[in-house]
Order: sequence, then structure tokens, then C-alpha cells
Amino acid sequence: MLQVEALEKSFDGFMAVNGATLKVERGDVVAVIGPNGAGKTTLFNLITGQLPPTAGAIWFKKENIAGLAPHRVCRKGISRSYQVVNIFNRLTLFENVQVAVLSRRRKTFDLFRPAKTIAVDETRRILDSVGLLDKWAMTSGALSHGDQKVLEIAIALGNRPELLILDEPTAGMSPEETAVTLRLMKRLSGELGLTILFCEHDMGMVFSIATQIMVMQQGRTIIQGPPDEVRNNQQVRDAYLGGADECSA
Ligand SMILES: Nc1ncnc2c1ncn2[C@@H]1O[C@H](COP(=O)(O)OP(=O)(O)OP(=O)(O)O)[C@@H](O)[C@H]1O
Repeated sequence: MLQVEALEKSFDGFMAVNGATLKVERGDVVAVIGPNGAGKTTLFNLITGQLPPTAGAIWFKKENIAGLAPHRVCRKGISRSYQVVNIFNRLTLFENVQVAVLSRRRKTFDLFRPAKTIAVDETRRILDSVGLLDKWAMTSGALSHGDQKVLEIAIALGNRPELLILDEPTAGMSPEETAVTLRLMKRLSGELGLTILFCEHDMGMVFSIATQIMVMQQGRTIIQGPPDEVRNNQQVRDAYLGGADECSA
């Protein structure tokens, strides 16, 4: 579904991404791991069009999408959430998701129809699928940090993506919130059949959900493979995991 080849991104001569490769098959849950500054977020920004690559190719469903603008990448079927929560704080949960659904349908609010009656079923269905339906009328800024990150996933689902990209979905979460997010991601990939690409520092989370793990260091891909292969790779242990125990979750 997605294949990244020899991807490069230079910031004034500094190679943040330096020949990275990545393969995502339909139905996979792929984790990108690596130390701080390895280039994970930059890689995601390149895939979703927030940054243009310096070199390389990004094949999505057999089309090279490298350098396409974010809204065009989104229309191709790739949605993402961010490391830092990105929602409209003063809107309700319903309104936040409704805006995303309308944007996909290329509709805006019309003067003659009350906003509350537009795209109601789909918006409610999405909120239900992430477990936030009971809070639909709340102001989004009043949600807990964990629920705000889940709302971001709901907003991304408004685009009906085939590939969902999540940048540190559990960053700043309590252990309980992390467990909820983990369950949600399992449901999205299982019941809804979504393909998921995410980066994450919590190794317990990574090793309990990922079907494939890609390890990045200094902008390069060290290895990509199933969790067991990555766990047992000596280069990964030496370069990143720093010992035998950290990835044994
Ligand atoms: N816009 C930019 N201008 C200059 N340097 C940048 C820019 N964005 C990222 N970098 C640098 O590129 C490198 C990779 O950063 P990136 O945020 O992609 O790493 P990361 O693996 O996501 O790190 P973390 O795990 O801490 O989020 C870092 O050294 C960072 O300082």
C-alpha cells in the first residue's frame, strides 16, 4: 500500500531523513521507533505532505505522492494525528468531527439548514467507534488530555482514511489512558480494517500491537520486520534499545 524509497530531507545541509525506506502492506500496524531526533516525525511530515522531500519516492497505491500538498495526500486516503493535540478547543466534540466529515464530502455549512442536522449519522458513528459518543456535546477544550488525543483520531477518521498515521498517540498519557488508546488502535485495525502507521516511545505499547516495526537512527532505516525479528536484532539492541531487557515487553 505504501512504499518509501531512499527518502531524504535536508534542513540547511542537515540530513534529518537520510535514505529511509519503509513498507506498509494493507492491514498492517507498523510502528516506527528510534531515539529522539532519529527523524520519525520528519518522515511522517514527508509522507503526509507537510514537508517536501529533498530526494526519494513515496509510493501510495502505486502512485508517487512525494511532494504533494497535504490536502491532496489526504484526499488520496491518508489521515494523520499530531504529536501535539490539534483540535478546535471551543467547538464541541460533535462539531470537531462534523467539520472533518463535511470537509471530506466537500461541503460547507449552508445558510438554510441548521448545522446540527448535517452529517449527523456519520459523525455520531465515528464518535461511537472511538468511545466518545457520550461526550459529544462537551466543549473539546474541557476534555482530558487522553480524550483529546482520541478525539484527534476521530477527526482523522472523518476523512475515511485507508492509512491512518499517528504521531506518538500516547504521548503524555497516564497508563490508564495509554491502555484505552491501545485498545482503540486494536479495534480500528481489527474491526474497521484500517492500516495504521505510528511512531511511539512506549516499547510495551509498540511490541503489543505492531505487526511490523521499523527502526530509525540518524535518518536511516536500520531494520524493518516483525516484532520478534526486531527484538532479536543485535544492531537494534546495540544502537537503540541499549540492552536485552528494554524490548522484552
Ligand atoms: N524544521 C526543521 N529545521 C531544522 N531541523 C529540523 C527541523 N525539523 C526537524 N529537525 C531536526 O531533524 C532531526 C529529526 O527530527 P524529528 O523531529 O523528525 O525526530 P524524531 O525522531 O521525531 O524525534 P522525537 O522522538 O524526539 O519526536 C532532529 O535533529 C531535529 O532537530
